[in-house]
Amino acid sequence: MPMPKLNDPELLKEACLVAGKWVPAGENAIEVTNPSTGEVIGRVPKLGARETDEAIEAARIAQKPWAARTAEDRANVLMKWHDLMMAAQDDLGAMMTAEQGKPLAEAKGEVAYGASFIKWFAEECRRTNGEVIPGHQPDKRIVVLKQPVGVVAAITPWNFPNAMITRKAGPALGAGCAMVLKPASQTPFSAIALGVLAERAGLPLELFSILTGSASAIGGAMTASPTVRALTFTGSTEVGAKLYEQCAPTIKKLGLELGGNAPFLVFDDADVDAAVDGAVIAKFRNNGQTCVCANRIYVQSGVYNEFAEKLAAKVGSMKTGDGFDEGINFGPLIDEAGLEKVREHVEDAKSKGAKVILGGEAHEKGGTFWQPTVLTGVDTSMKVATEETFGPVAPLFRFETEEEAVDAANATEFGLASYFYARDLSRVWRVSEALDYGMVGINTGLISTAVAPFGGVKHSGLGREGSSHGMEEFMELKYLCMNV
Ligand SMILES: NC(=O)C1=CN([C@@H]2O[C@H](COP(=O)(O)OP(=O)(O)OC[C@H]3O[C@@H](n4cnc5c(N)ncnc54)[C@H](OP(=O)(O)O)[C@@H]3O)[C@@H](O)[C@H]2O)C=CC1
Ligand SMILES: O=C(O)CCCC(=O)O
Repeated sequence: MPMPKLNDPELLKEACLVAGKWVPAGENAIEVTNPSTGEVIGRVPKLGARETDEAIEAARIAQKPWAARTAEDRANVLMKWHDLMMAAQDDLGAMMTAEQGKPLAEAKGEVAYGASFIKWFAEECRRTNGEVIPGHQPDKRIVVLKQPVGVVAAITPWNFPNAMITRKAGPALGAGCAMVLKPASQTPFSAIALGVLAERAGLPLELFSILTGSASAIGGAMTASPTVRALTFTGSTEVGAKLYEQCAPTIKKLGLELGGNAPFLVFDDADVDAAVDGAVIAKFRNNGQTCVCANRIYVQSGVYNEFAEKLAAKVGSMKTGDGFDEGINFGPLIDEAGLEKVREHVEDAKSKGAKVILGGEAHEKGGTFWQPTVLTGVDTSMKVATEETFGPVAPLFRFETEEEAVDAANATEFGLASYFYARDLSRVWRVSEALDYGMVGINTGLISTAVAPFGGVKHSGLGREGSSHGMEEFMELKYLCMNV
């Protein structure tokens, strides 16, 4: 189905915001397609290093007066931005479904989730209090200030085209920084619409540039610039590692939200029905294309068969299709490469003895649609055990003991989200403490919220987003030592 007519057509803008000016898509533009239909929904500019440098310079100049405004003043602009986002929720959701493919209800849910970061940081930025520390000598007084880092560069992915931007822009702008953003080439319209609304909210335009185009040229200019004092990135570990390296010569502050390989453990003492519900959301949210999606599901022997049957029945009753159609639960995968990765993982598991109890094939709708899949009899020799599938495939591993399950869960270089279902209180504490992950969902499959620190350990990244900690990523401490 094509995108419905927008209430506010100006939100779908085929232009980028560079150094305070809207730059339209010219001859040399990027076509944005709907992954469900292949239809071209619009074009955005193909910009590079020169425009990025211009945006950084404008951001440098705009940042100082922005930081000098009162926190309440900045908060008011952010709150207006939040309100405009929520007022445009239907349009922003429709644009997201058109360019990303997720079902409309889920897309609108992401808009609300994205807006919640702006609201949260509008509130938080008024409380970036410093400290007064008792002096180390009788004539010394020690004061600690928190100040914005300055110009921030942000690079964001296609899977959450709104929320991954607001989770970075809210705290950065709230702290008094300027931001230069490069959204994913596959989902730029959601980002550009945020720029349109930011302008209407009264955000000084030079403060927030949005550039589409060559990732390596824009990323190269961002990382090389000595003016950019922090880089915040969400995406693959491979690109994150490259950016980390590129930032080394200019010693930038770094926030990296990278790949995951989340384990989901179901113990014998779990409420199995609740665990099935949790697995559906943890595994199949955004059709499995979320870095916190359960990638490996470990189920204890005593409840393995029951869990497998109930999960397959539940997922089997859900619908795959175009995100604009009524009652759709799962959309297409983002592109052909995403589909091929899913196919490769399923074929590999099948060839090594896994049993398909649901799906297991490309969906009859064609394109990049894949049938939601549940596999049993999965073992560690299979690709699904070590690689992030990023698709609707639930591989079920069987385990006997708690120790075995925790060891298996931790046997990965990743450490973003993890989940487990159990009722024994001692086990709940033991397992929570033993999992080498930045986040643990206990008897829940959904952990994302603006109020909690989101982030990973090991190859899953650096830093935290959301919560009061998310603000710290964009601030520096300055210590004043006063001789009185
Ligand atoms: N942690 C997470 O949330 C995500 C994880 N992934 C994982 O990564 C896999 C690949 O997805 P993919 O979209 O390719 O992720 P990428 O890491 O390639 O893309 C994320 C962002 O980084 C940009 N980018 C890519 N290369 C560079 C570069 N050299 N310098 C600067 N920026 C760059 C992309 O731009 P452009 O779009 O223009 O290429 C996009 O804006 C997925 O299958 C999944 O496993 C993917 C997305 C999100
Ligand atoms: O990095 C991602 O894949 C997006 C995380 C979505 C969330 O906040 O739950």
